[in-house]
Amino acid sequence: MPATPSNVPEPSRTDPALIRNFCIIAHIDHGKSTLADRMLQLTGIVEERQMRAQYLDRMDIERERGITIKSQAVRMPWAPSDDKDVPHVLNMIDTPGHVDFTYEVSRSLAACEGCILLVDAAQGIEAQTLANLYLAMEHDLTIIPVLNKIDLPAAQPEKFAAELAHLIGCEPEDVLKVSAKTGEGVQELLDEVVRQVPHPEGVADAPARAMIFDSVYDAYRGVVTYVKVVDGMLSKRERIKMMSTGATHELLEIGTNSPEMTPVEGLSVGEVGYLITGVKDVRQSKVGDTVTRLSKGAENPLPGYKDPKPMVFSGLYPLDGSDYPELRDALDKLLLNDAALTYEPETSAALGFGFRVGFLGLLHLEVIRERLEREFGLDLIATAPNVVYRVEMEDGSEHVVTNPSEFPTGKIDSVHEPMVRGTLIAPSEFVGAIMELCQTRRGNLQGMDYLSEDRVELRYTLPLAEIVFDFFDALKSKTRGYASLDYEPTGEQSADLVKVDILLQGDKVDAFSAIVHKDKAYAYGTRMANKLRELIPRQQFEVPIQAAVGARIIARETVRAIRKDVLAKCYGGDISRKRKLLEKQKEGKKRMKVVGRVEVPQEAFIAALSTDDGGDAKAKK
Ligand SMILES: Nc1nc2c(ncn2[C@@H]2O[C@H](COP(=O)(O)OP(=O)(O)OP(=O)(O)O)[C@@H](O)[C@H]2O)c(=O)[nH]1
Repeated sequence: MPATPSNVPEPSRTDPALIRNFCIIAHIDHGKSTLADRMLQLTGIVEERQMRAQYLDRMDIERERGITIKSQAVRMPWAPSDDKDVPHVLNMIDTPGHVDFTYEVSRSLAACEGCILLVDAAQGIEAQTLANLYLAMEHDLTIIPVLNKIDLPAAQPEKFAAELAHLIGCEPEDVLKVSAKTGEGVQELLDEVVRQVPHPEGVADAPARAMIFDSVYDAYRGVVTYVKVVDGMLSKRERIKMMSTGATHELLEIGTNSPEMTPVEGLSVGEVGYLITGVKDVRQSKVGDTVTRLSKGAENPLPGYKDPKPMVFSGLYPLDGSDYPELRDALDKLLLNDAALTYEPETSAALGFGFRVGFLGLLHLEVIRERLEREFGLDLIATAPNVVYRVEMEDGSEHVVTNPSEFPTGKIDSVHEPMVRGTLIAPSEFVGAIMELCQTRRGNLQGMDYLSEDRVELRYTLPLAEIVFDFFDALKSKTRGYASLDYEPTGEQSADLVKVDILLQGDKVDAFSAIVHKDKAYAYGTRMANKLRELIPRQQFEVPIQAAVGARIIARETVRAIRKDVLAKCYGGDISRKRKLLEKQKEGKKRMKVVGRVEVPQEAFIAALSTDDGGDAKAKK
């Protein structure tokens, strides 16, 4: 149960002039969730004894990894210190922090008039601070610069206040200094939100238009849609229309979060809250879409809707083939809550039945995989992630390739790969290492700026394929964790890309096919062949392992023949013991995949697939 607000009564109808919609943007771990917790406490909507760390991060994975994946909106009453009699309504929108979820961040920002730019006073500006700041500037938000963690002994508030002031063009003394941990300065920060953030402006008597900035699936209530009412008003029980699809629904419930769901009669101009319509799938209620009334609805949607587009694909296969139906059901369930996830069935000669799954990025992939394994108890093999290629053929036809094994054969005119614009920030001593890394990843330096005397921002264009796999790990190890990276898609380029196949005894193992740059084909081929030679147990016959580009063999290894006699050690006559050993061997065989005549243990696939692609970082796990 929410506590009664401590310092103010809730206004009965909210005058837009008293509303402040804001969000907190920050680099990962700079303390956004902790600051949100303090605000919930200070405004009195969560009592001390109910407080648990990161109140707003509800998913288990979020809590464990300490990251925010889905955003939430909370309504808090606040009377500023210099105007105790005027209760304001603060709507705080917690945004996801990771690059993969940039579109959600952008939608959350579009629902706000101002933002708190939170920077760790011991770390300074990082790549995502910048990426989020640019997004906030694109949305014309008022920006309140804040340094957090001033209680830390390592904090350098003066240095980083200057850096922050320089970046956004204000005075260093305008940078607020807080500790989300101790609560120091947070009250003043709330006052500043009321003072600096403009109130929402909309047309109260216009046809209703509300922007969806989040949509989450709840097992009991169906989809809960978070909106900001930009114009007009939405009321309980009326029929509403989703403007991108034309789908209509009845508004079963409308309310605000403070921080638990609290039903209200309606939401008026400028307000932020949730809608429940009974739909069961978040794709019927998409982030960025506009909600209007069915009768006398708005003509034009609010700007800025776009469908999330998967950037990275991976094949997911159950370790045990009989788990296939469970995997499908689990993906169906996750899809209810994730409009960005796509999948279709796929079969692999090596791995059996599975799915080709599309993700926004690598973190998205990891989160989904972990949820499948943890929440649904599935053991999975994931193929190496790949990006989407566009192949133009000489006859003018075009192929979109999301699975390397489907790369077209025949006369190829050109191959196009997705590109990203990357921003890297690091202490200047690591500039050389970063440049070297980006060079090996086919990066192009676009510019470089000093943020302060010893911290540098580097801007690169890079092929997405070169960073999806292990770039973060490589960057971390080369800069001892001091560099940060953010990237956004920026079109495509044509490149000299080829498909490398791996063959066992002359049979292609589709799961190991990869599309790589021509100059890296040889390295990829020899590395995989080598690795497989170590991983594949000897069989009763010789097993050649080859890497090929088209018909040309570029690498070859051989697993020598042997007959593994499990009874060899078992001299003496205990027949039951012998039988046990043979049974055990049979068990082991069940976990073998047969490619042609060759038996490959599952572990070999997993080990081979979990390697890095560039050769300069360790395997992920
Ligand atoms: N000493 C100190 N630690 C803090 C402060 N604020 C946050 N932390 C710690 O910093 C870590 C990261 O804080 P979070 O609030 O999870 O960071 P976040 O920005 O929400 O992280 P994401 O959700 O991953 O974006 C946690 O261990 C917090 O306890 C602070 O003011 N002082």
